[in-house]
Amino acid sequence: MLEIDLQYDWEQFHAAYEVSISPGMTTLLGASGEGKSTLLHLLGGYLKGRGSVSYLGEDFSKSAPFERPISTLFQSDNLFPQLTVWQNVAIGLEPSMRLTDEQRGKVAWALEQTQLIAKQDQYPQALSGGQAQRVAIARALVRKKPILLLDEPFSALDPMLREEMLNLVNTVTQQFQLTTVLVSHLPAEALQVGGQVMLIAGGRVVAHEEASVLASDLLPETFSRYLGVVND
Ligand SMILES: Nc1ncnc2c1ncn2[C@@H]1O[C@H](COP(=O)(O)OP(=O)(O)OP(=O)(O)O)[C@@H](O)[C@H]1O
Repeated sequence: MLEIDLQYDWEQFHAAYEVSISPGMTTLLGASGEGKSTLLHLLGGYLKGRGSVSYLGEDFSKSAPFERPISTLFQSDNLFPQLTVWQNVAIGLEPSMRLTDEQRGKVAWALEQTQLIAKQDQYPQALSGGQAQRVAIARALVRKKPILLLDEPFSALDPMLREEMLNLVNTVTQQFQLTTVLVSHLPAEALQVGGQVMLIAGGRVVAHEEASVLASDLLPETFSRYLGVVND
């Protein structure tokens, strides 16, 4: 369980998140400027907040980003342009990229999982947006961190590719029992990946439900207001 009790004060925005997130997929929905990225940056350690955050009972609120049990995928700029696909994955295991045979095996495995073997000697410039994000997923896989944070990493991709990427994330989440938190502004994405859905408003978690409620007639009022639906 990922237990969050974190606060952060921007000049004109005061966020306070209190929630427990179970393993599997959780989609964070919320209108623009309501505090989704602030939460992800607090979790990743890129913003220094107050409070506590723990995974399996171990508090990591004082740890540096690289020491946290977390891999983060951003919207873009996840890759080093001067490194090949293979190197971009290998650096997730070992900053020097001098790998043992066993580590090389892990890189090959991650490239296979993400169907990138044929691209391993290419540089990021030669990749499509979807391929580049798959490299970032492969790197997250070799790092074997139990929490995966996704800050709208597929929003620039066309709908079919986005669906493909979400299925890949879903598969690796189930396969490796990850706790995956996906920021999205599309309720349909929450329905596609399943698991849980959380609504963020005014820097708070205002609803936390099974994702399937989004398709049900008994939509909680908080969600129906967000979705602009009248719930009779
Ligand atoms: N660099 C900043 N300086 C000052 N205030 C900020 C800064 N970044 C965010 N904020 C404040 O925090 C609020 C929440 O921002 P955040 O980026 O977390 O929202 P979001 O839900 O991720 O939005 P979006 O969907 O547009 O990315 C903003 O409305 C703004 O008031």
